[in-house]
Amino acid sequence: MPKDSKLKEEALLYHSSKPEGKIEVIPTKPHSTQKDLALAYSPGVAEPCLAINKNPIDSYKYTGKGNLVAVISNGTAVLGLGNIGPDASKPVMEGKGLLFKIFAGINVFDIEVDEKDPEKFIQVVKAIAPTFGGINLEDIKAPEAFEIERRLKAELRIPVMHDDQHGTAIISAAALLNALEISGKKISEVKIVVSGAGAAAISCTRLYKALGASAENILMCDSKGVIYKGRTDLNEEKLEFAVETSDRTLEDAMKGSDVFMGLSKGNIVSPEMLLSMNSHPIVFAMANPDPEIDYNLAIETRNDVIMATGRSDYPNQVNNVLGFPYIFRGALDVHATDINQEMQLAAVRALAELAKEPVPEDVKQAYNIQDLKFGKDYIIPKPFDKRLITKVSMAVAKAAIESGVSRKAITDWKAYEKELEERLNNTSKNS
Ligand SMILES: NC(=O)C1=CN([C@@H]2O[C@H](COP(=O)(O)OP(=O)(O)OC[C@H]3O[C@@H](n4cnc5c(N)ncnc54)[C@H](OP(=O)(O)O)[C@@H]3O)[C@@H](O)[C@H]2O)C=CC1
Ligand SMILES: CC(=O)C(=O)O
Ligand SMILES: [Mg+2]
Repeated sequence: MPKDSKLKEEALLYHSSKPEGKIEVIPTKPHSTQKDLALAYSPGVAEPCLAINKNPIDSYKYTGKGNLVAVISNGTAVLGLGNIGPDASKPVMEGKGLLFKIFAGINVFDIEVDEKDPEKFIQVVKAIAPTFGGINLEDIKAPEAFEIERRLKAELRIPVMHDDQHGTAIISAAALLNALEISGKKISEVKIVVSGAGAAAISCTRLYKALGASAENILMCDSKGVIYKGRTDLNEEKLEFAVETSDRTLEDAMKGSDVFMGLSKGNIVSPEMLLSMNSHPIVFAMANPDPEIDYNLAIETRNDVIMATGRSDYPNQVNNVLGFPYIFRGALDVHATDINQEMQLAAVRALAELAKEPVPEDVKQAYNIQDLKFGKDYIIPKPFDKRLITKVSMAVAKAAIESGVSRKAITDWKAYEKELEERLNNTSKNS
């Protein structure tokens, strides 16, 4: 049986083994005696209700709200599978829940909403927001995703982040900075081709520009080809990236480029297109589950490529799993009202720097790799690196405090670091 068919079969078995799915709810307080029930439920439960009624911020003290994130989708852009609907999106949302928990000790309710209309979707999320300490929007297609996130950020006082936009932007930017360093190229000079002009691609490209990429060196393509000045079918976000060019296809755009950022669809880049790029090309084929070009095909086609995909089964996994658990951890711990650009840039720097530090033995063991160090095949930390929680979450919490969006101070950073380590240890013990 081919490797991929075997994996597909195993994935169905993994999900259907008892208990079905990937997450469950576990009580956190004693519940085995009459006294316990009198505290947990009626009559005792009335006391925290009344306290919160008097002082709403006490919901962080008496309930699990402060460590509970909603992963919410309407199923309109599920991975690279497209608009497969809310029911079919649930395995991904449960998966995000699993990752939030194992990597950052954050509880998740996954919520799949049968609503495509942006205004109605916004009203649904606003109505359920009191339950949560934060909202992670997931797999909602562009352009609706932009307005949905903008409105929810403006109208709610808890951190809201569309993971496909900003999680992806943070991780890919950190990996890009490191790949550029390895290839000896400057971000302000490289020619960048972005395949995709959706939620992930637009937001990632905005961040690359904030980090120094030059607008005239960027060519973005959607399903119809290059986004050029004069195209009449462009929405507001795509128009932001329209340039004067005679290139019309992805194939045209890739000629002589230094960087390819794939946030579109699997298997749309051919070996010939890869060969038309400049020396030491950087290729992040991030579409899931199938990258824009297969990892093995790319490295067989040219050995100077710095190659990354969104998948766990190849080197250089550029995937937002490296971001959302730690970004929300830092934001929740200071009761942040937002996840702003300062917090995002702090996460980029922390991730990029961590990749340059020696890799711990347990990470090497988890991936069965003896020799793992900063270089072409290791441009970004591995998801099983236990230092991510301290490095990234602390950087994010600090940036939240310094940029004025926190509502809770951290004064003893050493104690906070220890608390983060303990959270991770407790989560692994329970796994
Ligand atoms: N590795 C990672 O961490 C992440 C990867 N992704 C991946 O990025 C992809 C896009 O996700 P997202 O932005 O949320 O989805 P959206 O639906 O918002 O955007 C999809 C974009 O892909 C474009 N597209 C479709 N087919 C092609 C094609 N043949 N050539 C060029 N562009 C094409 C669409 O073009 P048009 O506008 O014309 O419809 C659209 O602009 C998915 O594959 C997803 O798995 C997303 C987030 C994180
Ligand atoms: C990784 C992810 O969020 C996606 O592919 O949509
Ligand atoms: Mg996603």
